[in-house]
Amino acid sequence: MPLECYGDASAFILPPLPTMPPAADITQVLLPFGALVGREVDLDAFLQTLMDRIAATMQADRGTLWLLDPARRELFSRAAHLPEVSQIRVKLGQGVAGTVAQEGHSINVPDPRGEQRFFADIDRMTGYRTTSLLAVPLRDADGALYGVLQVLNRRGGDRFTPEDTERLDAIASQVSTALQSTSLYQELQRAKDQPHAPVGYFFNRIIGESPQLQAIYRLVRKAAPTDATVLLRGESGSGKELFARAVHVNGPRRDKPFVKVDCAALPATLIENELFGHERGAYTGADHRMPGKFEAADNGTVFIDEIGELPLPVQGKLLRVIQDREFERVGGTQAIKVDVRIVAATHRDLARMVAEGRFREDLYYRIKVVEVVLPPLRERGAEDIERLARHFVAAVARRHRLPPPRLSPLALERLKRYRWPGNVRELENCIESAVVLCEGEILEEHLPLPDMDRLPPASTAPQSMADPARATATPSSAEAGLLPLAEVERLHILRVLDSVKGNRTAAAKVLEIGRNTLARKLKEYGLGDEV
Ligand SMILES: Nc1ncnc2c1ncn2[C@@H]1O[C@H](COP(=O)(O)OP(=O)(O)OP(=O)(O)O)[C@@H](O)[C@H]1O
Repeated sequence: MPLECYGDASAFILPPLPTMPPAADITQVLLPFGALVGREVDLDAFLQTLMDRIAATMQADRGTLWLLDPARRELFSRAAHLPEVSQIRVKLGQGVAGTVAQEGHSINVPDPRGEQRFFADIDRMTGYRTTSLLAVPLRDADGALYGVLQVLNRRGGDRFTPEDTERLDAIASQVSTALQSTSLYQELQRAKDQPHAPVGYFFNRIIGESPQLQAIYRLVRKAAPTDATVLLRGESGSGKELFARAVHVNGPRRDKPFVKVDCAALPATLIENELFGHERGAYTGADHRMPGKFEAADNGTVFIDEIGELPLPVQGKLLRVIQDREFERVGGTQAIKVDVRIVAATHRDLARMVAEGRFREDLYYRIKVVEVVLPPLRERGAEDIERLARHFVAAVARRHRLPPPRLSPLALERLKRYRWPGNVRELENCIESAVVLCEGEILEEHLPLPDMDRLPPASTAPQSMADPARATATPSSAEAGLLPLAEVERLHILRVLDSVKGNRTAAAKVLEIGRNTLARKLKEYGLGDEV
Protein backbone atom coordinates (compact mmCIF):
# COMPACT_ATOMS: atom_id res chain seq x y z
CA MET A 1 0.00 0.00 0.00
CA PRO A 2 1.60 3.29 -1.01
CA LEU A 3 1.80 6.11 1.45
CA GLU A 4 -0.58 8.36 -0.46
CA CYS A 5 -4.33 8.12 -0.68
CA TYR A 6 -6.24 9.86 -3.36
CA GLY A 7 -9.45 11.38 -4.58
CA ASP A 8 -10.95 14.70 -5.45
CA ALA A 9 -8.70 17.20 -3.74
CA SER A 10 -10.68 20.16 -5.03
CA ALA A 11 -13.76 18.98 -3.16
CA PHE A 12 -12.44 20.16 0.19
CA ILE A 13 -10.63 23.34 -0.65
CA LEU A 14 -12.27 25.73 1.77
CA PRO A 15 -11.55 29.44 2.05
CA PRO A 16 -9.48 30.55 5.05
CA LEU A 17 -11.48 31.89 7.94
CA PRO A 18 -11.69 35.67 7.92
CA THR A 19 -11.80 36.00 11.70
CA MET A 20 -10.83 33.67 14.50
CA PRO A 21 -13.85 31.74 15.76
CA PRO A 22 -14.36 30.89 19.43
CA ALA A 23 -12.69 27.62 20.49
CA ALA A 24 -15.90 25.60 20.29
CA ASP A 25 -16.28 26.43 16.60
CA ILE A 26 -12.82 25.26 15.70
CA THR A 27 -13.75 21.62 16.08
CA GLN A 28 -16.67 22.27 13.74
CA VAL A 29 -14.32 23.81 11.21
CA LEU A 30 -12.04 20.80 11.21
CA LEU A 31 -14.58 18.03 11.61
CA PRO A 32 -15.44 17.71 7.91
CA PHE A 33 -11.84 16.72 7.26
CA GLY A 34 -12.42 13.42 9.05
CA ALA A 35 -15.13 12.50 6.59
CA LEU A 36 -13.03 13.65 3.65
CA VAL A 37 -9.99 11.55 4.45
CA GLY A 38 -12.30 8.58 4.93
CA ARG A 39 -13.34 9.09 1.30
CA GLU A 40 -9.77 8.64 0.10
CA VAL A 41 -8.50 12.05 -0.90
CA ASP A 42 -5.18 13.21 -2.27
CA LEU A 43 -3.20 13.20 0.93
CA ASP A 44 -0.69 15.87 -0.07
CA ALA A 45 -3.39 18.30 -1.12
CA PHE A 46 -5.42 17.44 1.96
CA LEU A 47 -2.55 18.07 4.37
CA GLN A 48 -1.65 21.33 2.66
CA THR A 49 -5.24 22.58 2.91
CA LEU A 50 -5.33 21.48 6.52
CA MET A 51 -2.21 23.50 7.29
CA ASP A 52 -3.60 26.54 5.43
CA ARG A 53 -6.73 26.43 7.54
CA ILE A 54 -4.90 25.88 10.79
CA ALA A 55 -2.55 28.81 10.12
CA ALA A 56 -5.52 31.04 9.18
CA THR A 57 -7.51 29.96 12.23
CA MET A 58 -4.55 30.55 14.54
CA GLN A 59 -3.78 33.90 12.87
CA ALA A 60 -0.32 32.53 12.19
CA ASP A 61 1.88 33.19 9.19
CA ARG A 62 2.99 29.57 8.79
CA GLY A 63 2.30 26.08 10.08
CA THR A 64 4.15 22.75 10.12
CA LEU A 65 2.89 19.23 10.63
CA TRP A 66 5.80 17.20 12.00
CA LEU A 67 5.62 13.43 12.14
CA LEU A 68 7.73 11.07 14.19
CA ASP A 69 10.11 8.69 12.45
CA PRO A 70 10.72 6.15 15.25
CA ALA A 71 13.53 4.31 13.42
CA ARG A 72 15.71 7.39 13.26
CA ARG A 73 14.34 9.09 16.39
CA GLU A 74 13.61 12.17 14.31
CA LEU A 75 10.72 14.42 13.38
CA PHE A 76 10.21 15.14 9.68
CA SER A 77 8.05 17.90 8.23
CA ARG A 78 5.22 16.20 6.33
CA ALA A 79 3.17 19.29 5.41
CA ALA A 80 4.26 22.85 5.92
CA HIS A 81 4.35 26.39 4.64
CA LEU A 82 7.92 25.85 3.64
CA PRO A 83 8.54 27.03 0.09
CA GLU A 84 12.30 27.20 0.65
CA VAL A 85 13.08 23.50 1.19
CA SER A 86 11.31 20.23 0.47
CA GLN A 87 11.61 18.72 3.94
CA ILE A 88 13.23 19.36 7.32
CA ARG A 89 14.31 16.70 9.80
CA VAL A 90 15.20 17.34 13.43
CA LYS A 91 16.39 14.92 16.11
CA LEU A 92 14.19 14.23 19.13
CA GLY A 93 15.07 16.88 21.70
CA GLN A 94 16.38 19.25 19.04
CA GLY A 95 14.62 22.60 18.62
CA VAL A 96 11.18 23.44 19.96
CA ALA A 97 9.30 20.78 17.95
CA GLY A 98 11.90 18.14 18.86
CA THR A 99 11.55 19.07 22.54
CA VAL A 100 7.74 18.84 22.37
CA ALA A 101 8.12 15.37 20.82
CA GLN A 102 10.56 14.29 23.53
CA GLU A 103 8.82 15.80 26.56
CA GLY A 104 5.23 15.46 25.36
CA HIS A 105 3.89 18.89 26.33
CA SER A 106 3.10 22.14 24.48
CA ILE A 107 5.68 24.90 24.22
CA ASN A 108 4.90 28.56 23.57
CA VAL A 109 7.91 30.66 22.56
CA PRO A 110 6.94 34.37 22.59
CA ASP A 111 10.38 35.47 21.41
CA PRO A 112 12.98 33.06 20.01
CA ARG A 113 15.89 35.39 20.83
CA GLY A 114 17.59 33.99 23.88
CA GLU A 115 15.38 30.88 23.86
CA GLN A 116 17.73 27.92 24.22
CA ARG A 117 15.32 25.37 22.78
CA PHE A 118 14.91 27.39 19.58
CA PHE A 119 16.85 25.82 16.67
CA ALA A 120 18.07 28.85 14.73
CA ASP A 121 19.68 26.70 12.00
CA ILE A 122 16.29 26.22 10.34
CA ASP A 123 15.81 29.98 9.96
CA ARG A 124 19.35 30.23 8.65
CA MET A 125 18.64 27.46 6.13
CA THR A 126 15.33 28.93 4.91
CA GLY A 127 16.04 32.66 5.31
CA TYR A 128 12.69 32.96 7.14
CA ARG A 129 12.69 34.91 10.44
CA THR A 130 10.68 33.33 13.25
CA THR A 131 9.32 35.90 15.71
CA SER A 132 6.94 33.71 17.73
CA LEU A 133 6.26 29.97 17.82
CA LEU A 134 3.71 27.61 19.33
CA ALA A 135 3.99 23.81 19.16
CA VAL A 136 1.72 21.10 20.61
CA PRO A 137 1.94 17.28 20.59
CA LEU A 138 -0.18 15.09 18.31
CA ARG A 139 -1.38 11.92 20.02
CA ASP A 140 -3.28 8.92 18.71
CA ALA A 141 -6.33 7.32 20.31
CA ASP A 142 -4.06 5.39 22.73
CA GLY A 143 -2.35 8.60 23.82
CA ALA A 144 0.91 7.74 22.04
CA LEU A 145 2.72 10.75 20.60
CA TYR A 146 3.24 10.49 16.84
CA GLY A 147 3.84 14.07 15.75
CA VAL A 148 3.86 17.77 16.54
CA LEU A 149 1.67 20.58 15.24
CA GLN A 150 3.43 23.91 15.08
CA VAL A 151 2.49 27.46 14.06
CA LEU A 152 4.86 30.38 13.49
CA ASN A 153 4.67 34.18 13.73
CA ARG A 154 1.32 35.32 15.09
CA ARG A 155 -0.07 38.00 12.79
CA GLY A 156 0.42 41.63 13.73
CA GLY A 157 3.69 40.87 15.56
CA ASP A 158 1.74 39.52 18.56
CA ARG A 159 2.70 36.59 20.77
CA PHE A 160 0.66 33.42 21.02
CA THR A 161 -1.49 33.50 24.17
CA PRO A 162 -2.38 30.70 26.63
CA GLU A 163 -5.82 30.65 24.91
CA ASP A 164 -4.01 30.03 21.61
CA THR A 165 -2.28 27.02 23.18
CA GLU A 166 -5.67 25.62 24.23
CA ARG A 167 -7.02 26.29 20.78
CA LEU A 168 -4.11 24.57 19.00
CA ASP A 169 -4.42 21.63 21.41
CA ALA A 170 -8.09 21.30 20.46
CA ILE A 171 -7.18 21.46 16.79
CA ALA A 172 -4.41 18.87 17.28
CA SER A 173 -6.87 16.40 18.71
CA GLN A 174 -9.18 16.91 15.68
CA VAL A 175 -6.25 16.58 13.29
CA SER A 176 -5.24 13.34 15.03
CA THR A 177 -8.70 11.90 14.54
CA ALA A 178 -8.63 12.80 10.86
CA LEU A 179 -5.09 11.52 10.27
CA GLN A 180 -5.77 8.22 11.96
CA SER A 181 -8.08 7.24 9.11
CA THR A 182 -5.39 7.83 6.46
CA SER A 183 -2.86 5.44 4.98
CA LEU A 184 -0.19 7.82 6.32
CA TYR A 185 -1.04 6.88 9.90
CA GLN A 186 -1.06 3.17 9.00
CA GLU A 187 2.39 3.66 7.52
CA LEU A 188 3.59 5.25 10.76
CA GLN A 189 2.20 2.35 12.75
CA ARG A 190 3.90 -0.18 10.49
CA ALA A 191 7.19 1.68 10.94
CA LYS A 192 7.01 0.99 14.68
CA ASP A 193 7.16 -2.75 13.93
CA GLN A 194 9.96 -2.32 11.39
CA PRO A 195 12.56 -0.28 13.22
CA HIS A 196 14.89 -0.29 10.22
CA ALA A 197 12.45 1.21 7.75
CA PRO A 198 12.26 4.98 8.17
CA VAL A 199 8.87 6.42 7.33
CA GLY A 200 8.17 9.34 5.08
CA TYR A 201 9.88 7.74 2.13
CA PHE A 202 8.07 4.67 0.92
CA PHE A 203 6.46 5.52 -2.39
CA ASN A 204 5.85 9.03 -1.23
CA ARG A 205 4.49 10.94 -4.22
CA ILE A 206 4.13 7.82 -6.34
CA ILE A 207 0.52 7.60 -7.38
CA GLY A 208 -1.22 4.41 -8.44
CA GLU A 209 -3.25 1.64 -6.89
CA SER A 210 -3.79 -0.64 -9.89
CA PRO A 211 -2.86 -4.30 -9.35
CA GLN A 212 0.19 -3.82 -11.60
CA LEU A 213 1.51 -1.02 -9.40
CA GLN A 214 0.72 -2.93 -6.21
CA ALA A 215 2.93 -5.78 -7.48
CA ILE A 216 5.71 -3.28 -8.20
CA TYR A 217 5.44 -1.75 -4.71
CA ARG A 218 5.88 -5.25 -3.23
CA LEU A 219 8.93 -5.94 -5.38
CA VAL A 220 10.57 -2.60 -4.63
CA ARG A 221 9.91 -2.98 -0.90
CA LYS A 222 11.80 -6.29 -0.98
CA ALA A 223 14.66 -5.11 -3.18
CA ALA A 224 15.25 -1.66 -1.67
CA PRO A 225 16.85 -2.65 1.68
CA THR A 226 19.39 -4.90 -0.09
CA ASP A 227 22.30 -4.01 -2.36
CA ALA A 228 20.86 -5.99 -5.28
CA THR A 229 21.20 -4.41 -8.72
CA VAL A 230 17.79 -3.38 -10.03
CA LEU A 231 16.81 -3.10 -13.69
CA LEU A 232 13.75 -0.95 -14.41
CA ARG A 233 12.12 -1.52 -17.77
CA GLY A 234 9.30 0.48 -19.29
CA GLU A 235 8.30 2.99 -21.93
CA SER A 236 9.50 6.55 -21.78
CA GLY A 237 7.67 8.57 -19.11
CA SER A 238 6.34 5.52 -17.27
CA GLY A 239 8.10 6.36 -13.99
CA LYS A 240 11.44 4.53 -14.18
CA GLU A 241 13.43 7.35 -12.60
CA LEU A 242 10.81 7.85 -9.90
CA PHE A 243 11.09 4.19 -8.90
CA ALA A 244 14.89 4.28 -9.13
CA ARG A 245 14.81 7.03 -6.51
CA ALA A 246 12.35 5.00 -4.42
CA VAL A 247 14.83 2.08 -4.45
CA HIS A 248 17.59 4.41 -3.25
CA VAL A 249 15.73 6.31 -0.53
CA ASN A 250 14.20 3.16 0.90
CA GLY A 251 17.56 1.45 1.27
CA PRO A 252 20.46 1.82 3.70
CA ARG A 253 22.26 4.24 1.35
CA ARG A 254 19.50 6.85 1.56
CA ASP A 255 21.73 9.49 3.18
CA LYS A 256 24.44 9.03 0.55
CA PRO A 257 24.45 10.39 -3.02
CA PHE A 258 22.05 9.29 -5.75
CA VAL A 259 23.90 10.05 -8.97
CA LYS A 260 22.21 9.80 -12.36
CA VAL A 261 23.94 9.19 -15.68
CA ASP A 262 21.71 9.42 -18.74
CA CYS A 263 23.43 7.40 -21.47
CA ALA A 264 20.95 8.62 -24.11
CA ALA A 265 21.81 12.24 -23.43
CA LEU A 266 25.57 11.79 -23.94
CA PRO A 267 27.57 11.07 -27.09
CA ALA A 268 28.96 7.51 -26.92
CA THR A 269 32.52 8.85 -26.70
CA LEU A 270 31.75 10.78 -23.52
CA ILE A 271 29.86 8.12 -21.57
CA GLU A 272 33.01 6.37 -20.34
CA ASN A 273 34.43 9.68 -19.25
CA GLU A 274 31.25 10.60 -17.43
CA LEU A 275 31.02 7.29 -15.57
CA PHE A 276 34.67 6.72 -14.73
CA GLY A 277 36.31 10.15 -14.96
CA HIS A 278 39.71 10.80 -16.56
CA GLU A 279 43.33 11.45 -15.64
CA ARG A 280 45.15 14.59 -16.60
CA GLY A 281 46.43 14.27 -20.19
CA ALA A 282 44.11 11.33 -20.97
CA TYR A 283 43.27 13.09 -24.22
CA THR A 284 43.73 16.48 -25.84
CA GLY A 285 42.07 19.08 -23.66
CA ALA A 286 42.10 16.93 -20.50
CA ASP A 287 44.23 19.42 -18.60
CA HIS A 288 43.24 18.25 -15.16
CA ARG A 289 42.09 15.06 -13.47
CA MET A 290 38.30 14.69 -13.27
CA PRO A 291 36.58 12.11 -11.09
CA GLY A 292 33.57 10.36 -12.66
CA LYS A 293 30.08 9.62 -11.42
CA PHE A 294 31.09 6.34 -9.80
CA GLU A 295 33.48 8.16 -7.51
CA ALA A 296 30.91 10.89 -6.84
CA ALA A 297 28.41 8.21 -5.80
CA ASP A 298 30.74 6.32 -3.45
CA ASN A 299 28.64 4.64 -0.72
CA GLY A 300 25.50 5.71 -2.57
CA THR A 301 23.68 4.69 -5.75
CA VAL A 302 24.49 5.19 -9.43
CA PHE A 303 21.37 5.33 -11.60
CA ILE A 304 22.32 4.41 -15.18
CA ASP A 305 19.43 5.62 -17.33
CA GLU A 306 19.03 4.17 -20.83
CA ILE A 307 21.67 1.50 -20.19
CA GLY A 308 20.88 0.03 -23.63
CA GLU A 309 22.80 2.95 -25.19
CA LEU A 310 26.03 2.00 -23.39
CA PRO A 311 28.79 1.31 -25.97
CA LEU A 312 30.13 -2.28 -25.87
CA PRO A 313 33.64 -1.42 -24.51
CA VAL A 314 32.08 0.56 -21.66
CA GLN A 315 29.78 -2.39 -20.94
CA GLY A 316 32.90 -4.44 -20.17
CA LYS A 317 34.19 -1.80 -17.81
CA LEU A 318 30.82 -1.60 -16.04
CA LEU A 319 30.80 -5.38 -15.63
CA ARG A 320 34.14 -5.13 -13.81
CA VAL A 321 32.72 -2.51 -11.42
CA ILE A 322 29.81 -4.80 -10.63
CA GLN A 323 32.03 -7.86 -10.14
CA ASP A 324 35.13 -6.43 -8.51
CA ARG A 325 33.96 -2.98 -7.34
CA GLU A 326 36.90 -1.34 -9.08
CA PHE A 327 37.84 0.48 -12.29
CA GLU A 328 40.45 2.82 -13.77
CA ARG A 329 39.83 6.39 -14.84
CA VAL A 330 40.19 7.05 -18.59
CA GLY A 331 43.95 7.33 -19.26
CA GLY A 332 44.75 5.92 -15.81
CA THR A 333 46.43 2.75 -14.58
CA GLN A 334 45.59 2.86 -10.89
CA ALA A 335 42.56 0.76 -9.82
CA ILE A 336 40.01 2.82 -7.91
CA LYS A 337 37.76 1.03 -5.41
CA VAL A 338 34.16 2.14 -4.96
CA ASP A 339 31.19 0.92 -3.01
CA VAL A 340 28.08 1.71 -5.04
CA ARG A 341 24.70 0.22 -5.68
CA ILE A 342 23.66 0.16 -9.32
CA VAL A 343 20.14 0.80 -10.52
CA ALA A 344 19.65 0.80 -14.29
CA ALA A 345 16.76 1.63 -16.59
CA THR A 346 15.92 1.09 -20.23
CA HIS A 347 13.01 1.30 -22.66
CA ARG A 348 14.76 -1.24 -24.91
CA ASP A 349 14.36 -5.00 -25.14
CA LEU A 350 17.78 -5.94 -23.73
CA ALA A 351 17.23 -9.69 -24.25
CA ARG A 352 16.85 -8.97 -27.95
CA MET A 353 19.91 -6.76 -27.94
CA VAL A 354 21.84 -9.65 -26.36
CA ALA A 355 20.61 -12.02 -29.10
CA GLU A 356 21.72 -9.47 -31.70
CA GLY A 357 25.15 -9.14 -30.08
CA ARG A 358 24.61 -5.48 -29.14
CA PHE A 359 24.53 -6.02 -25.36
CA ARG A 360 26.84 -8.26 -23.33
CA GLU A 361 25.03 -11.30 -22.03
CA ASP A 362 27.12 -11.48 -18.83
CA LEU A 363 26.32 -7.83 -18.03
CA TYR A 364 22.64 -8.38 -18.80
CA TYR A 365 22.39 -11.12 -16.16
CA ARG A 366 24.38 -9.07 -13.67
CA ILE A 367 22.10 -6.04 -13.90
CA LYS A 368 18.74 -7.79 -13.88
CA VAL A 369 19.08 -9.38 -10.45
CA VAL A 370 15.76 -7.70 -9.67
CA GLU A 371 13.82 -6.76 -12.77
CA VAL A 372 10.92 -4.34 -12.45
CA VAL A 373 8.71 -3.88 -15.49
CA LEU A 374 6.67 -0.67 -15.35
CA PRO A 375 3.42 -0.93 -17.28
CA PRO A 376 2.51 1.76 -19.79
CA LEU A 377 -0.12 4.13 -18.43
CA ARG A 378 -2.80 2.85 -20.84
CA GLU A 379 -2.53 -0.60 -19.25
CA ARG A 380 -2.97 0.67 -15.71
CA GLY A 381 -6.70 1.25 -16.12
CA ALA A 382 -9.01 4.23 -16.01
CA GLU A 383 -8.90 4.49 -12.23
CA ASP A 384 -5.15 5.06 -12.08
CA ILE A 385 -5.45 7.65 -14.86
CA GLU A 386 -8.08 9.46 -12.81
CA ARG A 387 -5.98 9.32 -9.63
CA LEU A 388 -2.94 10.66 -11.44
CA ALA A 389 -4.97 13.35 -13.20
CA ARG A 390 -6.49 14.60 -9.93
CA HIS A 391 -3.09 14.47 -8.24
CA PHE A 392 -1.50 16.56 -11.02
CA VAL A 393 -4.40 19.07 -11.03
CA ALA A 394 -3.82 19.73 -7.31
CA ALA A 395 0.00 19.68 -7.58
CA VAL A 396 0.20 21.91 -10.66
CA ALA A 397 -2.30 24.40 -9.23
CA ARG A 398 -0.21 24.57 -6.06
CA ARG A 399 2.99 25.06 -8.07
CA HIS A 400 1.50 27.89 -10.12
CA ARG A 401 -0.30 29.39 -7.11
CA LEU A 402 -3.70 28.94 -8.77
CA PRO A 403 -6.90 27.75 -7.12
CA PRO A 404 -7.27 24.01 -7.94
CA PRO A 405 -9.77 23.68 -10.80
CA ARG A 406 -12.42 20.96 -11.11
CA LEU A 407 -12.18 18.36 -13.87
CA SER A 408 -15.42 18.20 -15.85
CA PRO A 409 -16.75 14.63 -16.34
CA LEU A 410 -16.23 14.91 -20.10
CA ALA A 411 -12.64 16.06 -19.65
CA LEU A 412 -12.05 13.14 -17.30
CA GLU A 413 -13.62 10.73 -19.75
CA ARG A 414 -11.34 11.97 -22.50
CA LEU A 415 -8.28 11.53 -20.29
CA LYS A 416 -9.33 7.97 -19.52
CA ARG A 417 -9.81 7.04 -23.16
CA TYR A 418 -6.62 8.45 -24.59
CA ARG A 419 -3.79 5.94 -25.10
CA TRP A 420 -0.99 8.06 -23.62
CA PRO A 421 2.03 7.12 -25.77
CA GLY A 422 4.11 9.46 -23.60
CA ASN A 423 2.75 7.86 -20.41
CA VAL A 424 2.65 9.70 -17.06
CA ARG A 425 4.93 12.48 -18.30
CA GLU A 426 2.51 13.25 -21.12
CA LEU A 427 -0.45 13.21 -18.72
CA GLU A 428 1.38 15.57 -16.37
CA ASN A 429 2.14 18.01 -19.20
CA CYS A 430 -1.39 17.78 -20.55
CA ILE A 431 -2.85 18.61 -17.12
CA GLU A 432 -0.39 21.44 -16.58
CA SER A 433 -1.45 23.05 -19.85
CA ALA A 434 -5.15 22.65 -18.97
CA VAL A 435 -4.72 24.02 -15.42
CA VAL A 436 -2.97 27.11 -16.74
CA LEU A 437 -5.50 27.72 -19.53
CA CYS A 438 -8.76 27.01 -17.72
CA GLU A 439 -10.81 29.30 -15.56
CA GLY A 440 -12.19 27.45 -12.55
CA GLU A 441 -12.98 24.21 -14.38
CA ILE A 442 -11.01 22.03 -16.77
CA LEU A 443 -13.29 21.34 -19.71
CA GLU A 444 -12.70 19.02 -22.63
CA GLU A 445 -11.62 21.95 -24.77
CA HIS A 446 -8.65 22.74 -22.49
CA LEU A 447 -7.01 19.35 -23.03
CA PRO A 448 -4.48 19.22 -25.85
CA LEU A 449 -5.71 15.77 -26.98
CA PRO A 450 -7.24 14.28 -30.14
CA ASP A 451 -11.01 14.37 -30.69
CA MET A 452 -13.08 12.37 -28.24
CA ASP A 453 -14.95 10.61 -31.05
CA ARG A 454 -11.71 9.07 -32.24
CA LEU A 455 -10.99 7.53 -28.84
CA PRO A 456 -12.29 4.12 -27.74
CA PRO A 457 -14.89 3.96 -24.93
CA ALA A 458 -13.43 4.13 -21.43
CA SER A 459 -13.06 0.96 -19.39
CA THR A 460 -12.63 1.04 -15.63
CA ALA A 461 -10.51 -2.11 -15.30
CA PRO A 462 -6.87 -2.21 -16.40
CA GLN A 463 -6.89 -3.10 -20.08
CA SER A 464 -5.28 -6.49 -19.66
CA MET A 465 -8.17 -7.46 -17.38
CA ALA A 466 -11.00 -5.82 -19.30
CA ASP A 467 -13.60 -7.85 -21.12
CA PRO A 468 -11.63 -9.24 -24.10
CA ALA A 469 -14.65 -9.09 -26.42
CA ARG A 470 -15.11 -5.40 -25.69
CA ALA A 471 -11.39 -4.78 -25.88
CA THR A 472 -11.11 -6.20 -29.38
CA ALA A 473 -14.46 -5.16 -30.88
CA THR A 474 -14.76 -1.53 -29.89
CA PRO A 475 -11.47 0.22 -30.63
CA SER A 476 -11.56 -0.58 -34.33
CA SER A 477 -15.18 0.59 -34.74
CA ALA A 478 -14.44 3.65 -32.61
CA GLU A 479 -11.34 4.37 -34.66
CA ALA A 480 -13.59 4.41 -37.72
CA GLY A 481 -15.81 6.94 -35.90
CA LEU A 482 -18.64 4.41 -35.48
CA LEU A 483 -20.10 4.49 -31.98
CA PRO A 484 -23.19 2.82 -30.53
CA LEU A 485 -26.23 5.11 -30.32
CA ALA A 486 -26.26 5.11 -26.49
CA GLU A 487 -22.60 6.17 -26.49
CA VAL A 488 -23.30 9.03 -28.90
CA GLU A 489 -26.14 10.21 -26.65
CA ARG A 490 -23.98 9.98 -23.56
CA LEU A 491 -21.13 11.94 -25.14
CA HIS A 492 -23.52 14.54 -26.47
CA ILE A 493 -25.08 15.09 -23.05
CA LEU A 494 -21.66 15.40 -21.42
CA ARG A 495 -20.55 17.82 -24.12
CA VAL A 496 -23.63 20.01 -23.60
CA LEU A 497 -23.04 19.94 -19.85
CA ASP A 498 -19.44 20.98 -20.45
CA SER A 499 -20.55 23.90 -22.61
CA VAL A 500 -22.89 25.21 -19.87
CA LYS A 501 -20.28 24.61 -17.16
CA GLY A 502 -22.25 21.82 -15.51
CA ASN A 503 -25.49 23.78 -15.04
CA ARG A 504 -28.14 21.06 -15.30
CA THR A 505 -31.08 23.39 -15.88
CA ALA A 506 -29.29 25.09 -18.77
CA ALA A 507 -28.21 21.71 -20.20
CA ALA A 508 -31.76 20.32 -20.03
CA LYS A 509 -32.95 23.41 -21.90
CA VAL A 510 -30.40 22.99 -24.70
CA LEU A 511 -31.23 19.28 -24.97
CA GLU A 512 -34.94 20.00 -24.88
CA ILE A 513 -35.57 17.38 -22.22
CA GLY A 514 -36.82 17.71 -18.65
CA ARG A 515 -34.39 18.24 -15.78
CA ASN A 516 -35.53 14.95 -14.22
CA THR A 517 -34.89 13.04 -17.45
CA LEU A 518 -31.40 14.52 -17.54
CA ALA A 519 -30.82 13.55 -13.89
CA ARG A 520 -31.99 9.99 -14.62
CA LYS A 521 -29.67 9.68 -17.62
CA LEU A 522 -26.70 11.00 -15.65
CA LYS A 523 -27.43 8.49 -12.93
CA GLU A 524 -27.43 5.72 -15.54
CA TYR A 525 -23.97 6.89 -16.60
CA GLY A 526 -22.83 6.74 -12.98
CA LEU A 527 -22.48 10.55 -12.85
CA GLY A 528 -25.30 11.25 -10.44
CA ASP A 529 -23.41 13.53 -8.03
CA GLU A 530 -20.50 14.67 -10.13
CA VAL A 531 -22.20 17.16 -12.38
N1 LIG B 1 3.22 6.72 -10.53
C1 LIG B 1 3.54 8.02 -10.63
N2 LIG B 1 3.04 8.90 -9.73
C2 LIG B 1 3.31 10.21 -9.83
N3 LIG B 1 4.10 10.75 -10.76
C3 LIG B 1 4.64 9.93 -11.67
C4 LIG B 1 4.40 8.52 -11.65
N4 LIG B 1 5.08 7.95 -12.66
C5 LIG B 1 5.73 8.95 -13.29
N5 LIG B 1 5.47 10.14 -12.72
C6 LIG B 1 5.97 11.46 -13.16
O1 LIG B 1 6.03 11.43 -14.58
C7 LIG B 1 7.22 12.02 -15.05
C8 LIG B 1 8.04 11.00 -15.83
O2 LIG B 1 8.53 10.00 -14.94
P1 LIG B 1 10.02 9.45 -15.01
O3 LIG B 1 10.99 10.54 -15.38
O4 LIG B 1 10.30 8.67 -13.77
O5 LIG B 1 9.86 8.45 -16.25
P2 LIG B 1 10.97 7.60 -17.01
O6 LIG B 1 10.33 6.28 -17.28
O7 LIG B 1 12.25 7.61 -16.25
O8 LIG B 1 11.10 8.43 -18.35
P3 LIG B 1 12.33 8.40 -19.43
O9 LIG B 1 12.48 6.98 -19.86
O10 LIG B 1 11.81 9.28 -20.52
O11 LIG B 1 13.53 8.95 -18.72
C9 LIG B 1 7.95 12.56 -13.84
O12 LIG B 1 7.61 13.92 -13.65
C10 LIG B 1 7.41 11.72 -12.71
O13 LIG B 1 7.46 12.42 -11.48
